[in-house]
Amino acid sequence: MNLLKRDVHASFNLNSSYENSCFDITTALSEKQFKEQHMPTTPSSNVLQFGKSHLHKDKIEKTIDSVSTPSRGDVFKNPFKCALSPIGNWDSPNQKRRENSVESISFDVASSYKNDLHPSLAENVVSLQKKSSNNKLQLGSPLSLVLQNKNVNRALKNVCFDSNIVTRGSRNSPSISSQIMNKGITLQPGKWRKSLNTWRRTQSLPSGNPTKLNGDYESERKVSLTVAAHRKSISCRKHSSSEPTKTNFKRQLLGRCNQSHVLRFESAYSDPYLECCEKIGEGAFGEVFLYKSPTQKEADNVVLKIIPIEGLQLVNGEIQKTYEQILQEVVISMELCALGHENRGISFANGFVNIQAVKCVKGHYPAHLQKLWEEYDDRKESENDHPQCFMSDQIYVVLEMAFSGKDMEKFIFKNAEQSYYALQQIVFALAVGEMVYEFEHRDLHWGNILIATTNEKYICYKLKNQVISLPTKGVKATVIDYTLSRITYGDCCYYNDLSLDKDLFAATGDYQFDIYRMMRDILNDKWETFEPKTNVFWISYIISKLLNNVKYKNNRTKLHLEYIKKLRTLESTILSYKSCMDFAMNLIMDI
Ligand SMILES: Nc1ncnc2c1ncn2[C@@H]1O[C@H](COP(=O)(O)OP(=O)(O)OP(=O)(O)O)[C@@H](O)[C@H]1O
Repeated sequence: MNLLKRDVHASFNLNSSYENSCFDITTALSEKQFKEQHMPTTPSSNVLQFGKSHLHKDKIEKTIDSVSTPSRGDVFKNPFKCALSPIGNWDSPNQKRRENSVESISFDVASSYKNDLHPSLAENVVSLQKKSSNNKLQLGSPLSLVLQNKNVNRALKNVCFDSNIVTRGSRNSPSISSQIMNKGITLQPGKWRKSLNTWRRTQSLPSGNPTKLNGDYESERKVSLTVAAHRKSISCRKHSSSEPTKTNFKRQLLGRCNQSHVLRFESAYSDPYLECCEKIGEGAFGEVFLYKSPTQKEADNVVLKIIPIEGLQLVNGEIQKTYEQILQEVVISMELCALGHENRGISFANGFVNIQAVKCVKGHYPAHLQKLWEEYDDRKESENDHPQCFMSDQIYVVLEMAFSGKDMEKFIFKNAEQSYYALQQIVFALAVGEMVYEFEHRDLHWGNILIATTNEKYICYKLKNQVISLPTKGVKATVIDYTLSRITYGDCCYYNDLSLDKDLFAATGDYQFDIYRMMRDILNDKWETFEPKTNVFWISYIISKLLNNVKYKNNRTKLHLEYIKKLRTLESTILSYKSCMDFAMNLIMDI
């Protein structure tokens, strides 16, 4: 089936699952044949529109809860950036678009809006058809909006629209292109939380009552937000001295920060310091800035991940983390980082991000960081809320880290030999984490693995007193983002209880989303449990990314093909291992 699947046009292979495919794989159609059979010449209400193509939506209904097979990225010459979705970044050969060019977005007849025209939308509309005189979008009519390309994402995230709409994402805004399905949630691979929030923001309005959000969804969402607010992240043995109270969590956090009280933002970070920063990334929970040291030494640069906590206001569609929930991330980050110290006993590994300091601060978001946020938004279209939304009593935790390179998703490997050794680095790091802390990452998608080039020839690990010297082949891999991770530390288990996070388990669109279901099944939905097989699941996902999706500079050399073959062998055996430790022991024999 995998072989046959390679011949299915990526663009129409809406879900990577064979069983979810709406096509008869055995009679895979050419694109031309498909268009003739499935695309009407005139759009109708039953047609999902994007760009100039139309697909019948009944052709793309699908089921969930199945295991996907990752599709081969090299089948077509990347007609869509995301191999799994037709709604991704498509650069048609005949339709050259420039950044900031005018882009047309069509909505189907069932479209309806909750709000008045949002100011940011109104600002950017070049032409709007079917707009009523009171400046409200007319409900139940076909709409055609023409927006400045770069503002599409920002504008659309402020409106609620119908579940039957599919919007075409602009070049730089893949996640707005998440598909909205009746029976499942198709998310963009990688940073799922942002993609999921985009989906939530676009939840359906019932056609009979277009002024009100879908009641069922709204109440479900309220429940899930309440759950998130009370989500357990730390579970201690009965006799533990650390009684789980909010005051205690705050005290423990301040202890980790080496602070006796919460500092004012401006006293922890002066204006001249912030003026040396630039925004380099964002997650659902935090904005990420890089402080570039005036010494011009790379080692003096600092990455600042700023996470608002304890406030009542939703940020990027999420409830802010509590002291307890951020403590989970802080403890895990600091303990894993400490595994990198070579003199620390029988095990060490430095594949975990280097945490240099943690600070707890309070106040308005500094004006200069707001400016940097806006510059980033102009350049890359932020999916996050503008930080001007924070009040003067907002509390933040700032993680100060070493700069660790580019997301694997964006990194260009020299060849598969290099990616094969990067994979081994991740396996050894996870194996040491399992050994020392019963660590499971639980969200190791390719946005959470950073890759940097290095001049070091070897990288050392110590596993069960055995020193392993692994060739780097010029790259260093670092694991980040422990939001969903789990460790046992002291008398307590630090984890993230996902048992009520229904939306995540309904997601499809990439092998990544099967992994969450596979984890839930093996853990029996008991997220405190230590089950290192979850790390093996993520390694299996990474292997599939290395084979099918990452970019290679030299992909025709003998060396590349030799290592692709090795990766394929791993792909077929990886799920037989019990843990990364088990897998690492096997790899040691080959080193
Ligand atoms: N140490 C680092 N070095 C370089 N870039 C980093 C570093 N830490 C974070 N980043 C960048 O910032 C982005 C967001 O960081 P991170 O994944 O930690 O945020 P998050 O809010 O936890 O994300 P999520 O939405 O997955 O919960 C990363 O994808 C990466 O591009």
